[in-house]
Amino acid sequence: MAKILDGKAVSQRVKNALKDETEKFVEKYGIKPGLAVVIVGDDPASRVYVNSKKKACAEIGYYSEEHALPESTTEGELLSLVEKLNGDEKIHGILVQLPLPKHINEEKIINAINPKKDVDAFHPVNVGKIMIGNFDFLPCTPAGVMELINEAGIDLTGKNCVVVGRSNIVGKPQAMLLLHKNATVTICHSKTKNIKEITKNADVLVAAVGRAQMFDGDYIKDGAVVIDVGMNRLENKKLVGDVDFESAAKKASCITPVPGGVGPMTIAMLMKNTLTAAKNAVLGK
Ligand SMILES: Nc1nc(=O)c2c([nH]1)NC[C@@H]1CN(c3ccc(C(=O)N[C@@H](CCC(=O)O)C(=O)O)cc3)C=[N+]21
Repeated sequence: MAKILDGKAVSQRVKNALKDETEKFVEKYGIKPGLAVVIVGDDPASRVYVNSKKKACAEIGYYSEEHALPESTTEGELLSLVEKLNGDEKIHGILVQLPLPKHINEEKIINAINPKKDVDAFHPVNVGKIMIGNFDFLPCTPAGVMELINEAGIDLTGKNCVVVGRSNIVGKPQAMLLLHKNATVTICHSKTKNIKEITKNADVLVAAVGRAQMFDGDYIKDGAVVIDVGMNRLENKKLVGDVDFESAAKKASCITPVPGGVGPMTIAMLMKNTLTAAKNAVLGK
């Protein structure tokens, strides 16, 4: 039976360490790291994530602000808020919860965030820095995955890593982070032929497609590390990943559960980026 990579436990350790560091930061500089979370509309799932971000800020000792705007907010209004937060000294990190309503151009909003406050690492400047390998922030979900792999004591050098999914938020940056650790990386997506033949050779599989329980044991190599980034709500309200946990766990050496795997790590990495942003701000970096 596979070892479970417990994202809840690892994220708690990360947050505890950040709490200690934050105490020292506050003592030294007399200010708290500050995060602004912006949410437009009232998607219940988004609501849940925003609440966990606020809770994590309180737990670690950050200042946090929530800006909950109505669905009818215009692009111009949202841009004005971003500009205001860019210029606000109390705020070191800005997170605009995605997805945004259809009438707002997401790219425009992301481009308006000061890259130094872009704790999601979605701004093109930060995306470019990640590709070069010289970065301030890592994107939260891929960074959380790397932290779990690291925690499991896995050396990625020369390993066959397969990322399924090519989103700008997860798949593409994930592949880059694995590459930085000297893995041989394959990216699969909806147009890939014979996905199963490819994943069956993966020493490490990262599933990020958004299809409930697609990857059963038949997709998994014996002894593989299986990381499930999926978050799918079934009709019975149960939250499941992209991996069929039961059957995949029979083949894997290590596997992340959903919930309690990558999700909590995403939030811990957001908190890490917020402290980094605050440190850079006080150092004038
Ligand atoms: N600008 C932006 N940045 C994001 O980082 C961002 C975003 N927009 N939009 C939505 C997604 C999703 N996301 C999650 C964070 C934590 C959990 C999490 O903690 N999940 C719990 C379960 C939560 C539940 O029960 O619903 C777990 O997996 O154990 C999940 C999903 C961040 N996102």
